[in-house]
Amino acid sequence: MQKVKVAVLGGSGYTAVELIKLLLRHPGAEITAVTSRQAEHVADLHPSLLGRLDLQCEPFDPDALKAKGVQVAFGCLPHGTSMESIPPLLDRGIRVIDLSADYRLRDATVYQEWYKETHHDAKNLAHAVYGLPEVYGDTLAGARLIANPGCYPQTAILGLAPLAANRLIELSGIVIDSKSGVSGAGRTPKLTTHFPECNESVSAYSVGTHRHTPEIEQALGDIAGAAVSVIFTPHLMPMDRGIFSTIYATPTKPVSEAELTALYRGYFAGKPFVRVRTAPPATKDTTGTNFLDVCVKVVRGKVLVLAAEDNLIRGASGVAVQNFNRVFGFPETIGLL
Ligand SMILES: NC(=O)C1=CN([C@@H]2O[C@H](COP(=O)(O)OP(=O)(O)OC[C@H]3O[C@@H](n4cnc5c(N)ncnc54)[C@H](OP(=O)(O)O)[C@@H]3O)[C@@H](O)[C@H]2O)C=CC1
Ligand SMILES: CC(=O)N[C@@H](CCC(=O)OP(=O)(O)O)C(=O)O
Repeated sequence: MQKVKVAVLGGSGYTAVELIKLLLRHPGAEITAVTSRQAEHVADLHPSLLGRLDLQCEPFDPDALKAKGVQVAFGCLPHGTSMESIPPLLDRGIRVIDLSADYRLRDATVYQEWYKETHHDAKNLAHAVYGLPEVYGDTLAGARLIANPGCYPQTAILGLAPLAANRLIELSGIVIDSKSGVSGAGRTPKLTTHFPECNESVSAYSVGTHRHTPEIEQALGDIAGAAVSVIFTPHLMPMDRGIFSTIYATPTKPVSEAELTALYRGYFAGKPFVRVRTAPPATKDTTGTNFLDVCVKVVRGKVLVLAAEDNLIRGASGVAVQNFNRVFGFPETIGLL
């Protein structure tokens, strides 16, 4: 199999190390460069890579990456930083799969409103493709810039997609109650993620203001073909990894659980990473995998969707590899099962 030369940007972070581990098992990928602000060996940044990848991190230099023959760069950088790094790569013909939020929202003014930052790269925003393969799969082959979806949004978008596509729920006032493990906040230390602050504690944050709200609404709006509004509340859980979302919606007509489960099975047929279950999933069922598990229930006239995933794999690095497979024409599951 012809190997694609890849670079990983932001080498010291959590999504970067997960991505490196997935790419090391991928027969169609060759890790050619890992960039970092730290001039360290990758195994010094991540001891779990000891004996698995013998590579010195290098500073971010688009010309050097081009000279090494890099064909695609995975951006594992914070938002804001991403949109500074990505244009020079695209200018040099290097494709990008961006794990940050910088190219997810089509409208730069919506980005500005929710991220409180000006978007500086309208040119590339215009051709970026939202990398949720189960919904936008047809647009991914050959894409130059893929905006990998957010971790929380995937549980909400995929969890509601069959209902939105068939207009079986009211499209305003959908309630999405989500919980995340602490690795969702990245490796850079912060007070809120300091062990004594978050251990043995559950807290809600960014209530009514979380930046994943417009991302969820944009994708569900595409699926439904009409405007969608959600109330999204994230919570920090005292666990390393995993996301669990409980979603409440009002059906537009009487529906049974059996009908909805059959609808979900049909919608996700041929989509290998979404597992439709009849019992509520747990985050542990998905840990270390690219699976997103979903279960739909009817309770007292409301539709409840329960969805779980691993934030670092399905929520970030795994779906990035799924997108890589789509872009380069590899089977969708390669390197991921
Ligand atoms: N964690 C998660 O569950 C998910 C994360 N994402 C997104 O993926 C991206 C990477 O996330 P994650 O790996 O968790 O983040 P981390 O904080 O763990 O890593 C980000 C890395 O980016 C590099 N970096 C470069 N410039 C800066 C800068 N100015 N400030 C801080 N770091 C910088 C650093 O690497 P170095 O020091 O080596 O240069 C840093 O380790 C983010 O955009 C995040 O929002 C998306 C979905 C899920
Ligand atoms: C627990 C925690 O802090 N989670 C992060 C998840 C964000 C993330 O991963 O960002 P993107 O998916 O948008 O890139 C947060 O709420 O900001």
